[in-house]
Amino acid sequence: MPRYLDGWLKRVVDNALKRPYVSKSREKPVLQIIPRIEEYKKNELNPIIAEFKRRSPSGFSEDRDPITYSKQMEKGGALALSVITEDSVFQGSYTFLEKISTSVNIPVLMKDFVVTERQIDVAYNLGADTVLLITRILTERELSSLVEYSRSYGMEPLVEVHDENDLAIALRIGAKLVGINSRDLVTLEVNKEKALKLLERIPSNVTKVMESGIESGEEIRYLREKGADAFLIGSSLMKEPDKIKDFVRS
Ligand SMILES: O=P(O)(O)OC[C@@H](O)[C@@H](O)c1c[nH]c2ccccc12
Repeated sequence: MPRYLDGWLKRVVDNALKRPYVSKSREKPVLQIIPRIEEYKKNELNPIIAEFKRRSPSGFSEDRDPITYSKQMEKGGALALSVITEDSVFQGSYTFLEKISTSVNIPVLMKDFVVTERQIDVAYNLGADTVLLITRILTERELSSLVEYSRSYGMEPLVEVHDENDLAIALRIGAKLVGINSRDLVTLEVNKEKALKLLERIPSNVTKVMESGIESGEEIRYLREKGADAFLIGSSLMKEPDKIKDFVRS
């Protein structure tokens, strides 16, 4: 059972525990995100993970065709795509994941509130190359075992942290790809200073992804100087997909 939760997080996690299994046989290899990030950095390109998201509890709303958007991100130089599949609050779906993973040749991350191995099976079956694991909603043992389970598919999960406590857990269980979410999942507020402090505390052998509220090339450059390796951007790209080119090359 996940950590004690209440409010919207509890509803989302209760929903996640009931998500159905999707049986389908995967027809492509698992693409690796970390080596790809290193390659981008060598070529002086910003590793951007572009997110397909239609709704969020903070009030965001934008409808776009998933395939057109994903192809535009790939063409614009995105390192990977993140696809929200949570269907109660974020109005995502497994269908989006399946459609997107068959239309692009870059890695695809399934973004959901993963609390069961079954959800990871579904991610793999539908063509995802990795999954997000949110430290805030899991116990340390659950997180550790879901990381191992993802790795059994060759997928290195993105382990999301929000505060010092989450970070200590993520490092203890040996996460290699850590996402620092500047948005608090309970209050929904973005706190970039807090995120920056966390960034500075992560050892250099861990790949660091900055998440939420990123809106400009200037900010990306700044975070890069502070040690960020990659950037996960949803809202600002869903609103203005053309920005991908500047984000990758700023
Ligand atoms: O749209 P933004 O502010 O660029 O944020 C993207 C991403 O960080 C955000 O969607 C997110 C980060 N962690 C999550 C966990 C669940 C759902 C959503 C998220």
